[in-house]
Amino acid sequence: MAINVWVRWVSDYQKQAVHEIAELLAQQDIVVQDYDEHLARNPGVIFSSEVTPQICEQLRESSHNGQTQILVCCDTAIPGDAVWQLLGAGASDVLVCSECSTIIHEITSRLRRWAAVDSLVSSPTVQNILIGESQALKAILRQIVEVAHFTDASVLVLGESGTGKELLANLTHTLDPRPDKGDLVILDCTTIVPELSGSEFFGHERGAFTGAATSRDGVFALANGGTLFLDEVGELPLTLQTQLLRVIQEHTFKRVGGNAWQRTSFRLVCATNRDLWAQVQQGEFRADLYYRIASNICHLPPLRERPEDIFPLANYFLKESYSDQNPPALDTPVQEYLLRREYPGNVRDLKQVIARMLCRYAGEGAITVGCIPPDDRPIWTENWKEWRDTGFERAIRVALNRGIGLKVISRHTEETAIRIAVDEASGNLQRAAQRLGVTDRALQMRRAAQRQEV
Ligand SMILES: Nc1ncnc2c1ncn2[C@@H]1O[C@H](COP(=O)(O)OP(=O)(O)OP(=O)(O)O)[C@@H](O)[C@H]1O
Repeated sequence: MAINVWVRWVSDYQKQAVHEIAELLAQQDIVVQDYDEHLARNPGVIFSSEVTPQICEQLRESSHNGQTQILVCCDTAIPGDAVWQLLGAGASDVLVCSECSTIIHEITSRLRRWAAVDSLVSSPTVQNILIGESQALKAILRQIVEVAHFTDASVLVLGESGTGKELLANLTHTLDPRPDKGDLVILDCTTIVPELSGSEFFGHERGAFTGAATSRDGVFALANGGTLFLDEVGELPLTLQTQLLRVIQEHTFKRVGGNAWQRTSFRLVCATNRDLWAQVQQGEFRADLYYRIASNICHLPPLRERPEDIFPLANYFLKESYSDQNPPALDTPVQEYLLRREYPGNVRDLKQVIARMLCRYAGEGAITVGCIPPDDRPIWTENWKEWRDTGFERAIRVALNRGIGLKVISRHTEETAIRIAVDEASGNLQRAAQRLGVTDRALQMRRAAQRQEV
C-alpha cells in the first residue's frame, strides 16, 4: 500500500537533492508531496543542514504534540546535542547523514513501520476495545501496538482502579500476531489462597496433596503460547514472587508432586494500581522481578487527567445499551455535569453513572438533568458556575509562588487555549478560531506572534 508523506526543508537545503530523494522514495511506493496544511496529519520528513529556530518551529507546528510522525534528516555537520533539541521540538526520529540519498532504506523502513502502527491504532480491533480521544490514550495505544504486535516483550500496566488496565491486557493479547497463539489466562493475585498457590501457578499431579483427586494444569502451563495476565501483581506475596521469577527466567517449572520439568512460553502482562516502584524500595516487591516485568510500562492516567475521553466514552456506553437503535443524546446541562463530575472510580464510575441515568430515562428525546439520580446530583453553589477548576487555580498559585508574573501567565494561558482548540479541530484553523471566538485572521496573527515570542 502506498504511503503518503509530506516533505519540508529549510532554506539552504538543496531543493534539487530533495527532489532526487522524493523520486527514490516514490520507487519504494512512498508518495511525496510538498508540505501543505491539509496534509498536516500525514507523516513527514524535514531535511535540514543545520538546526535552526526555524526547523524547531516547523517541528512544533507540524508534530501536534508528537501525534504526527516526523523524521528529520540532517547533515553530519550538526552538533551532537542538537538531535535532542529536535526530539524535544517534536521529531519522532533523527537521521544524520551527509548524503541523504544513501539512507533511503532507513527513511523507508521508518515510514513503513509508522504507517503500520498508525493503521493498527486506527483499526476497529483497537478502536472498538479502548475508547477515547485524548492524546494520553492515543499515545498509550501507539505504545501497546508497538510492543504487542512487533515484539513478545512483557508489559506492566499501571493505573488507578477502573482506568482500563484489564482492557489493555486484553488488547495486548488480541494484537499478538502469532497465527497459532494460545489463550489469554487471567489470574487475579488478590484471590490466591496461599496454601493452593503452588497448584494455581504450577498445577499438580494426582494425589500430590489431600483432595488432589486428579492432575491439573496451573496458569503457567495454560498460558503456554499465549498471554499470562497477572492482575493486581503488587499483592503477590514475596515467596510467590520468587517462584514467578524462576519461571520467567528459565521458562521451566515442575508441577506440585511431579518430577518432570515442563517448558512454557508466554507473554507476561502485569497490572497494579499500587506504586510498584515504592514497594520495591520498601522491600515489599523483589527488584529483580520488577525489572523483568517492567520492561515496558504503560501508565493509564485517571479519567480526571483526560477529560476529552468523557464524551466519547459516555456515547459508547449509551450505544452499548441501545445496540439495535440510535441511543438518546445527552442534553447540554447533562454534558456539563458529566464533564465536571469527579470520577474516583474512573471509567467504571462513568459507565455506572450512564447506567443509572438510563434507569430514569423515559424513552423520548435527550437524556435530561432529571435522569441524574438525586444522590448523584451536584449541590448547587456559586462555584458550580465557574469554569475554572482547582487544577487551574493550583497552577496559577505555583506560578505566582515561583515569581512568574501576569504577562507570562497570560501568554501561557492563551497558548494553551490555542493549542487545545487547534488540536481538537485536527489542525483546522477555521474551526479552531470559531471555538476560540476569534476570526481566522486574529488566530493566525496570535500564532505568528507566539512564534516570535519563543
Ligand atoms: N477506554 C475504555 N473504553 C471502553 N471501556 C472502558 C475503557 N476504560 C475502561 N473501560 C470500562 O471500565 C470498566 C473498568 O475497566 P477495567 O476493568 O479494564 O479497569 P481496571 O483498571 O482493570 O480496574 P481494576 O483495577 O479495578 O481491576 C470496564 O467495564 C471497562 O470495560
